[in-house]
Amino acid sequence: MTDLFTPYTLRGTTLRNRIVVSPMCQYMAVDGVVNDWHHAHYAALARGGSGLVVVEATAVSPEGRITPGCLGLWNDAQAEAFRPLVRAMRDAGAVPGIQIAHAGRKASANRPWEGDDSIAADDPHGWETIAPSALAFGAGLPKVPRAMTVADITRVRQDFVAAAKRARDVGFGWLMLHFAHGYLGQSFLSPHSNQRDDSYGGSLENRARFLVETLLEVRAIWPEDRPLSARLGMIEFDGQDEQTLQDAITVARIFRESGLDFLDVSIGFSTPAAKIPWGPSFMAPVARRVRQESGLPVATSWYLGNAQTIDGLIRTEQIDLAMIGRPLLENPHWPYAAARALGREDAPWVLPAPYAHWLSRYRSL
Ligand SMILES: C=C(C(=O)O)c1ccccc1
Repeated sequence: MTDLFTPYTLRGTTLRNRIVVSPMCQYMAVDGVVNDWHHAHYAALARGGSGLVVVEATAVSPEGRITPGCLGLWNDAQAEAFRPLVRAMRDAGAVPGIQIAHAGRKASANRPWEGDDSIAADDPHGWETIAPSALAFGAGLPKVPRAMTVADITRVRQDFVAAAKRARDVGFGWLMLHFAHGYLGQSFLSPHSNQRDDSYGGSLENRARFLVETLLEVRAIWPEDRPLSARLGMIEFDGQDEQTLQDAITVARIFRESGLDFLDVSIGFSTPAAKIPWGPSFMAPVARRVRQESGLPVATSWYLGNAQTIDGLIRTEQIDLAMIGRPLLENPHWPYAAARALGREDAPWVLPAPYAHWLSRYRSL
C-alpha cells in the first residue's frame, strides 16, 4: 500500500517520500540573485525531510517578475548563484526543484506586505507589463498591460527555454513551468485575460498555443532522466467551472502528449470576482478527476489537511504527491511531525542524522 512516506520515482528520479515543498515566493532577492535568506530558507526545508523542494516562482526575464524581490534565471550570474543552494538541498536528501515563471499582467507589483498592488506608474521601481491582451487584472492590480506582439510571444517563449537550460546546467532535478495563478501562461489560457483574435486567441487550441509551444521547446532541452512538470490553474470558481475544467483537462492531455511528466493542479486566479470555496482538501476532488481523465500523475495543494488526511489522499490514489506550503513555513520539520502522527517508528530518521540520533535516543515523553 502506497502512503505518504513511500518513495516516488519518475523518469529515473526518486523522491524519498510524497511530501513536496510547494513553491512559495519569498520576494527577498535583489536583482533576482539568491542570497542568505534563500540559503537558510531552502536548506532548512530540505533538511526538514521533504522529498522534493520546489524553489519559488523564478522569473525568466526582468519584466516577468511579480515584484522587484523575485528570483530570476535570466542571466548566468543568477544561475551560478543557485549552485550552492542546489548542492545544499541535495546534500540534505531532497530533490531540488524550481518553478520558472512570467507574471504577465500581474507583474510590476509591490511585495504583499508593502501593498500587494501595482507599483505606481511614476515609481522608478516599476516597469511596463505585457500580456495576451491589454486587459488589467483589476482589484489591487489595475495596471493595464501592453498587448503582446507575436514577436513578444516568441521572445518570452525563448526566455523560458533559456531559463530552463540554466536550471538544468546548475543541477536542478525537477522543473515546474508556472502556468497558473493568473500569470502569463494562465492568462493566455483564460478568456478572462485573452481576447486576442490571432492564432494565440479565441479557440481553446489557440489559447493553449503559447503553453504547448513553450512546453515542447523546454522538453526538447530538459534531460530525459529529470521530470518536467507544470502548475496549471484548472478551475476559476467563476461560475463556469465545469467548462473550464473540461477545457483544462483537454489541455492536460495535450501536455501529456507533448512530453509533460507531472501536473500540479491549482487555481486560475484569473479574475478578482472568483468565489473560492476555501475548505479542507477542497482541491482534492478536482485533482482526482484530472488524474483520472488526463492520464497524468498529479499533485495539489491548498488546505490539504493534517498528516492523516494527506496520507489518505495518497493511499486512495487521489494524488501522487502532496504540495505542502504554509504548514512547512510554520514547521520546516513537518515531515517529521507527520511521521510521528502516523505512528512511524522511524520518524526521527526523516531528519538528518545529527538530529535523528538525539530524537531516537531520547524519545519525547
Ligand atoms: C505568488 C504566487 C505564486 O508564485 O504562484 C501566488 C499567487 C496567488 C496565490 C498563491 C500564490
